[in-house]
Amino acid sequence: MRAVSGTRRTAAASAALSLQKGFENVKALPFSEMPGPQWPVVGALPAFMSYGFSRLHEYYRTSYEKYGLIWNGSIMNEPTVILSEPREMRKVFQQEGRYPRGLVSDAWFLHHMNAKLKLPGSKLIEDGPNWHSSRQKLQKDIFGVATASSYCEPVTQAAEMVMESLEQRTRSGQQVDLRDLIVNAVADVFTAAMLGRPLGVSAGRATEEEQQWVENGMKSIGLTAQLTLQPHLKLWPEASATYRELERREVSMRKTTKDLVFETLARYENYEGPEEDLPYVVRVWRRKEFSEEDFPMEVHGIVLAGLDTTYHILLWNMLNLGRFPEAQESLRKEVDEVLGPTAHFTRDKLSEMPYLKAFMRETHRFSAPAPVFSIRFAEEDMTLCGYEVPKNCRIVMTSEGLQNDPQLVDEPEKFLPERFLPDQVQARKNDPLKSILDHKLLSGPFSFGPRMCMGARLADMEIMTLMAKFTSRFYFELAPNQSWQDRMQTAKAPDPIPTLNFTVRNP
Ligand code: HEM
Repeated sequence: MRAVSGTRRTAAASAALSLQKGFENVKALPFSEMPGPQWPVVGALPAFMSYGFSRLHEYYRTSYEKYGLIWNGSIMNEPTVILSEPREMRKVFQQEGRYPRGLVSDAWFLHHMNAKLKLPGSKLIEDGPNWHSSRQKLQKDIFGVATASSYCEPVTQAAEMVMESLEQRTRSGQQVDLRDLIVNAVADVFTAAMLGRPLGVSAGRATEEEQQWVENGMKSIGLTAQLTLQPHLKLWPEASATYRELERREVSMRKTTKDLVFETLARYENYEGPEEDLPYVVRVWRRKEFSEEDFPMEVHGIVLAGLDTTYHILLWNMLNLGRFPEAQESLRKEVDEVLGPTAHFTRDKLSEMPYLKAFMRETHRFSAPAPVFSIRFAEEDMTLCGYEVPKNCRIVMTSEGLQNDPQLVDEPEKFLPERFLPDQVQARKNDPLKSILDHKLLSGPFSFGPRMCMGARLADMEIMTLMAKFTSRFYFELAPNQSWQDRMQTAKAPDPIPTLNFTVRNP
């Protein structure tokens, strides 16, 4: 095995030096010289398998420490590099053409399933003009800041319903299951925006089929994440239990999505009020740009993209609030001051809530649920971090190692939201190394460019609304004797999910 072949720098120590100097004047070395765990034929497969999917974050973190800012993670002759340098990531996004391939276009298993079962699928997982046309039609009513803000009221009302049901359970002394609480909260605020009514899963008012739909949505996206990161399974998908489970859940879920879409359209058939009070699904349908057959499947793709992702980000934020009481108190103070006793969130308040933003940013650094925040493919031969990267090479972008590198981040093992408050960001602005932490491409989990997450602003709003309300209405802390391991299940999650004890704040 060429453990670290042709390495010019073998560890994060020299990564820091490279980060300071940049790669402008470096003569590029051939791809074959890039460090990485490359075995003949199978490439990085043995290294990947020694961690397995469940410890992918550790694989990326230790590989960053071993190989630095870029390393060769190719498996079975599919050229793949793992990149941690934000300025070099910018080069990747700059070379994107009109039709970039993104994380979802690597979804070979969905193409396989749609063809095999003769199911219509979302065009969002396609590439080229098909993807572009679908994306243009679907993003009009969700992507822009102002458009996303127009869902603030239904999201806030649904969040209020979640709080009321939690308050009732807390008062009657019921133990709160953190996973259920957060899955249900996310499903209710999401469906409030998408369908114009929260399903009511938090309050136990949803039908069994709707509950199953939420659970399938949670599981399916996790399964797709596992399959995306294991391209070798495409040789024989049916041999993989992960693929078989995905197929089963998808078939059931697509039927319910279709029913929910048409039930929503019927509910708003005679509606003549303001456009901005309509749910997302109705706004898009009224543009008359989709056929009856295609539309539910496009909505389905969005549901898949929007549930489990939001759950994981909110889960880690809640967990960090629960285990760092001082930070929880600081957030509560800000929520009280800016939003008042009802904690009624409106989008224009965001600029007045620097602590909430800093808290979420620190969660993204300290316990990022997704070790991979984007995948792109080199459109042409290019140079990254001083190595030649061939056309069509998969470029996996991660901030897992870099954001926890003690040379960039002071006391990285401590959870300190203050490090992202404007004065501290300003103070390190002229430090060529430490200011890299504030590079835009490390700032969030939504990726960038034309294929950036379409629901980023809605997701942020859902999470901020729920965090503000939870903190305003409850005190909560980690129950005694909780321990867990971080495991990639769907994204990275604590296993087992710890217990938080909630107390109503104003009994
Ligand atoms: C905190 C929660 C979320 C996270 C972390 C997240 C993250 C991401 C990421 C990393 C991508 C891939 C971008 C790429 O290819 O580079 C993506 C794509 C996408 N997301 Fe999200 N997402 C979240 C919530 C949502 C929500 C709530 C919706 C819908 C309302 C949504 C809709 C989509 C869609 C449709 C795509 C595919 C875009 C395309 O390929 O053109 N996401 N998301």
